[in-house]
Amino acid sequence: MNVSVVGSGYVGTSVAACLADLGHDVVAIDIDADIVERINAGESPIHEPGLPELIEEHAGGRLRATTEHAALRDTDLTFVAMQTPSREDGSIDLSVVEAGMRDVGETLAEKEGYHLVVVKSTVLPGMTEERLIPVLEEASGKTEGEEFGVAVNPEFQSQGSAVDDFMNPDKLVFGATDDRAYGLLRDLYAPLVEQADARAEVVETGLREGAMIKYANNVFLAAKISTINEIANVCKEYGVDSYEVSDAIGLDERIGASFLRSGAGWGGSCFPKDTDALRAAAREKEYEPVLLDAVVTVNDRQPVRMVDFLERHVDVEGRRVAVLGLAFKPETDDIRGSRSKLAIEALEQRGAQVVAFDPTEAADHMAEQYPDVKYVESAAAALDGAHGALVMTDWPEFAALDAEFDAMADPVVVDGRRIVERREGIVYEGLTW
Ligand SMILES: NC(=O)c1ccc[n+]([C@@H]2O[C@H](COP(=O)([O-])OP(=O)(O)OC[C@H]3O[C@@H](n4cnc5c(N)ncnc54)[C@H](O)[C@@H]3O)[C@@H](O)[C@H]2O)c1
Ligand SMILES: O=c1ccn([C@@H]2O[C@H](COP(=O)(O)OP(=O)(O)O[C@H]3O[C@H](CO)[C@@H](O)[C@H](O)[C@H]3O)[C@@H](O)[C@H]2O)c(=O)[nH]1
Repeated sequence: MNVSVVGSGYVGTSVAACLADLGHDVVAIDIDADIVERINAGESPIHEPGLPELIEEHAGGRLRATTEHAALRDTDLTFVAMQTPSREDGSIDLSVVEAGMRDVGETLAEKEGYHLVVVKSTVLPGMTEERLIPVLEEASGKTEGEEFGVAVNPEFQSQGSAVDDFMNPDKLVFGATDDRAYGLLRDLYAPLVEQADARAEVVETGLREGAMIKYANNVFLAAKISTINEIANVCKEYGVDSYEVSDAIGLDERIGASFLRSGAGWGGSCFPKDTDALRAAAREKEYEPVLLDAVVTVNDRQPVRMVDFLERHVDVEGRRVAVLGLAFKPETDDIRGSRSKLAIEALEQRGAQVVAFDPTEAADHMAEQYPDVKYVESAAAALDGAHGALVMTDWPEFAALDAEFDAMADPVVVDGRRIVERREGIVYEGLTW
């Protein structure tokens, strides 16, 4: 099929490259000329395992990029994968997607034949029908359900494993109202569903349900982590190893073993934003989301607890403290919602001199927001002379650190991800164990 993807960021680029790999002809459309240039040069614009290889293989062949929205006229189906950031009050800011939809609609005005617009961006129930379809209809002068269709097809890929998650999904959610829309999505994803070891269940549902499934999925996982963090915080008070507890309760199929790693908490571009958006949406309907509020409170306390534990051993005021890991998780350079930000803020408030390291470009992104932090080129350089270290991200290279701790002025290590080996010569503080 001929497919266009409008918005070539973390999601759009991996979706475009994976669809090309599945045999479709794909054009990625972005207003950022640098992204377009990089894709056309066969390079990945983001740090994502497996993606550079796919782009290198398909760029100039089944994958191309452009800044011209007109390119979508030559395709059967357009994914919309633009950002949906949070406003100050946590509610979702739909303005970028609305503006992008206007571009799509204006282009569709001059297209002959049926076209399907598929919302990949995470949007709340009702937003597609009440805000995006009207923009498309007005800009195109056409009627939804007749000359064009609209579906939601939320994306469940995680950063760091986006390619693998896209190629081996546990479910495909098609939210639509129109038989032609379901049919096109079935055809598009057929190579995934028909592959030998496919495990994907196809869920065909309505637009509102499709949108809500995405929020429910993310918010449930965030709540699962906050629940184990709360339990694990109590475990620490009683001298109980919370990881042994997690391993055991994970054996209960009703609980499941994944997402039970307690520690510094959840960050990222999605869990914080989607949890806030659902809380704000609930309040708009005058429903108080008390559990979801607590899920966030527990999460935001974890990095501050780490600084509290450090201060049980050293007074950080005026002292150098190492922060290891700035990306919100390993295998990405994304700092959105990173727990390291809250740790840095707490340290700076208490007068510490923060020295930070991350193996990716995450440090450059962080420097724009936290210019007073000193960013260094290795974990060893961060630890050298430090009066304490906070381990914020579970990068494998931090798990391999050993003699580097001996260069600390006070070898107090507060491990937010349980990856550092306890040993003589280190004052080790687990966050929840
Ligand atoms: N990041 C993830 O892992 C992930 C996973 C699942 C779902 N989502 C959801 O997918 C959506 C996109 O997220 P992201 O992380 O890829 O965002 P992103 O900010 O990385 O990418 C968005 C891209 O859209 C482009 N863009 C903006 N306006 C445009 C326009 N008018 N025309 C063409 N391009 C335009 C931007 O230049 C940018 O490159 C969000 O709703 C997010 O919640 C993200
Ligand atoms: O047991 C765990 C598991 C994860 N985390 C943290 O949770 C955050 C999110 O991790 P993860 O879910 O792996 O990363 P994301 O790339 O943000 O992926 C989530 O958000 C995406 C965007 O919506 C969804 O598509 C994915 O399904 C969903 O897992 C990270 O800070 C992790 O360190 C924990 O603290 N403990």
